[in-house]
Amino acid sequence: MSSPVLELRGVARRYAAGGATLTVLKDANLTLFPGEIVALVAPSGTGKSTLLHLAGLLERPDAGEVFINGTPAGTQGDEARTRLRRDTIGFVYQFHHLLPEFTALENVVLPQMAAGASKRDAEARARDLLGRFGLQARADHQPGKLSGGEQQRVAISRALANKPRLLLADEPTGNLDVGTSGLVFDELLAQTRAEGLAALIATHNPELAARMDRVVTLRDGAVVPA
Ligand SMILES: Nc1ncnc2c1ncn2[C@@H]1O[C@H](COP(=O)(O)OP(=O)(O)OP(=O)(O)O)[C@@H](O)[C@H]1O
Repeated sequence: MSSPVLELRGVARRYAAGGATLTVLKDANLTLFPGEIVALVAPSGTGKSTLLHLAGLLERPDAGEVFINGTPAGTQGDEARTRLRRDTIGFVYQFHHLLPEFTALENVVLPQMAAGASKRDAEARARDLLGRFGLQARADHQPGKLSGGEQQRVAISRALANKPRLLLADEPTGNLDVGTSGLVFDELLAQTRAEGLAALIATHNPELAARMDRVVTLRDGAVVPA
């Protein structure tokens, strides 16, 4: 059996909240194998974003360990963590966070060049990805000239650009109307499967969650089956 892409082992995260301590995650355990797409569905404020930030090495846990492809991230310095994140993990957020002054193509090219790809290879990969999302004719448009659904498709293309092994998405279609949300979500799942990625996707929408391989929730600071 192949080894996990992501493993959270006994992860805890606490925040200082006005003199008190808010324990968001207490003993969170989760394992994702290659190709596994997992939905995270839990009430607002229970720690979905916190869990995704920890899994994406954007924050460090107060206890426990996050393993990315078997590497214990807690033992890594900041530079090594940044490299691990850049080379292994793609992020999609509720709002696209595209660079407004660059075109759709450039938004997908830039992270690849930052990771060392040549301009030629990066552009070829970007055009391929944008094409898979039906955006061939939109590649030279800036985000402000694209619809919300198109912007989110560009953001997903950017997340896939560096061929990550793990996709983390926080309400990736939460900002779209119901019809567009379903379409973009289907495309996200199709391309995630086509690339063979593991994915952890937070959503409030049970219909979207049902399209994934497995659904988990958060209860008392732990990850449990939904
Ligand atoms: N940096 C922080 N400092 C203090 N408290 C925080 C911080 N980040 C999150 N929290 C608190 O931790 C709890 C969990 O937040 P989180 O954003 O992870 O929840 P969530 O499940 O993603 O919520 P939503 O569905 O509303 O986005 C909330 O009560 C929040 O106020």
